[in-house]
Amino acid sequence: MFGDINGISVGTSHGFDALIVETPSATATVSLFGGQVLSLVPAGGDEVLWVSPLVLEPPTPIRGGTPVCWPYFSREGQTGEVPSHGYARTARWTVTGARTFDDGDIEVELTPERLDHLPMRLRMTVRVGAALEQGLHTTNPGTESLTLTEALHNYFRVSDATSVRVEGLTGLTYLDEFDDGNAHEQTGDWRLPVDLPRSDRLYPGAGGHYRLLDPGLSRAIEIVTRDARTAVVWNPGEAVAADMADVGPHWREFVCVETANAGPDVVEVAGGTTHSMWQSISVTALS
Ligand SMILES: O=P(O)(O)OC[C@H]1O[C@H](O)[C@H](O)[C@@H](O)[C@@H]1O
Repeated sequence: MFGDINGISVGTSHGFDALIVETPSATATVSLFGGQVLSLVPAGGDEVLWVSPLVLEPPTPIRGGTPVCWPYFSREGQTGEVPSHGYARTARWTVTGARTFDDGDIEVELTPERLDHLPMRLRMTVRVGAALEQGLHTTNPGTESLTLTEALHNYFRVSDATSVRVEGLTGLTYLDEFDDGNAHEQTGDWRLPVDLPRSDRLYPGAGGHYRLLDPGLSRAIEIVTRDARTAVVWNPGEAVAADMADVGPHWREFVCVETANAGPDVVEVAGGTTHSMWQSISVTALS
């Protein structure tokens, strides 16, 4: 189906079966387990995403890349024993479409295996070009409205989580999971706290334009979102990471800046409609 498009192939990425998409502007890989982007390398540049070197076997979700949290974030709105962040990140995905653009970009479409116990359907588009553009498209095929929370849980590779900052959050109120979900105001750019370096902050009503500035790698990662009302910035810090088999001593190597609708930002998807959440990721050099 996509065999006639130059630039798309099937291979492996971090040991997982993956779709490899190469364009003049960038190369990206998408794991068929979990449907997450595992690698993004702009032409002439370095890897943007972090994936744990401590790979656990499926069905444990992959720790890294851009995990797809769907149809709920964390265990929000759920009752009983349910997996953290929903079912999409442990599903098998297949490629359901591909197309090229005049500028050389390639877009692929992937769909998770049928999750028949869920009332909604999911599709994801990934366009590889000067920016990586990702869309999560949720369709409600029924007649009644349904609610949804979701995230693209981006793990960005950084020189050292304690020396980077995130612009675009200043002045927002965040809910701090490391403080029982209490509300605080973000003063200045996001940085890991010096006294206890860890962060699990959910910013409702966020503006949808963030920059992760990393002087150590001389680069800024720019994240622009649409129809994603929430930002989440997560790094577990040393003590929590020590109890996570796939993070451990590697906690300084990434910061998650997540594109989400979560917490109070619940999405209502009317019957017979599709809701799409988008993000674009691009990199610029810092002089
Ligand atoms: O360990 P996971 O289920 O992948 O979740 C990893 C993290 O995801 C989000 O950032 C949540 O806000 C955190 O509370 C959670 O710890």
